[in-house]
Amino acid sequence: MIGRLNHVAIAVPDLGAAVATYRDTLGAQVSPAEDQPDHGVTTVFVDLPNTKIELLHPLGDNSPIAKFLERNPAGGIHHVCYEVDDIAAARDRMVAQGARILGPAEPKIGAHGKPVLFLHPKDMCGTLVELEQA
Ligand SMILES: CC[C@H](C(=O)O)C(=O)SCCNC(=O)CCNC(=O)[C@H](O)C(C)(C)COP(=O)(O)OP(=O)(O)OC[C@H]1O[C@@H](n2cnc3c(N)ncnc32)[C@H](O)[C@@H]1OP(=O)(O)O
Ligand SMILES: [Co+2]
Repeated sequence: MIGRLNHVAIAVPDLGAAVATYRDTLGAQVSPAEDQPDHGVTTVFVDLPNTKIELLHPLGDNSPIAKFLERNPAGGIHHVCYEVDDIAAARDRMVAQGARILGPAEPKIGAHGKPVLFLHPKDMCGTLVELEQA
């Protein structure tokens, strides 16, 4: 059912500092910052040969990652994103197995212009899981 690891997301308190770390200290290719108002975050993608790192910063007043950063003031790994061939079929199968979808059951369009959904961390080994339609 799940396929490639599309990205690992890191929530950061200072996006500029995180970009400098990945670009200058780690020598990686980083994308320009993009506001994602529909998701309450600003994203920067770090392109790696085999996957991506998504740097996340809160956007707006009720960002879904605000409390995470309160709990982890230096930042931290926030979620993993797996690709699925058919996100509706994957959703239905996982819900039938007891996984909870966060937010509306209808997928939203994510940072790559593809439908995405999130599964509750408590059902996923304590890890917030994002599904993205391949
Ligand atoms: C532009 C889209 C982009 C893309 O890639 O396409 C994105 O990835 S957008 C990313 C931002 N959006 C989301 O994360 C949406 C889904 N997330 C949520 O709905 C919330 O973050 C939620 C519900 C997972 C947690 O919200 P919050 O922290 O405000 O709720 P609680 O404090 O009640 O937490 C409940 C419970 O879950 C634990 N928790 C919270 N966040 C995480 C996490 N990232 N990983 C693992 N566990 C997490 C938290 O500690 C609480 O556990 P408890 O034992 O009750 O303390
Ligand atoms: Co993501």
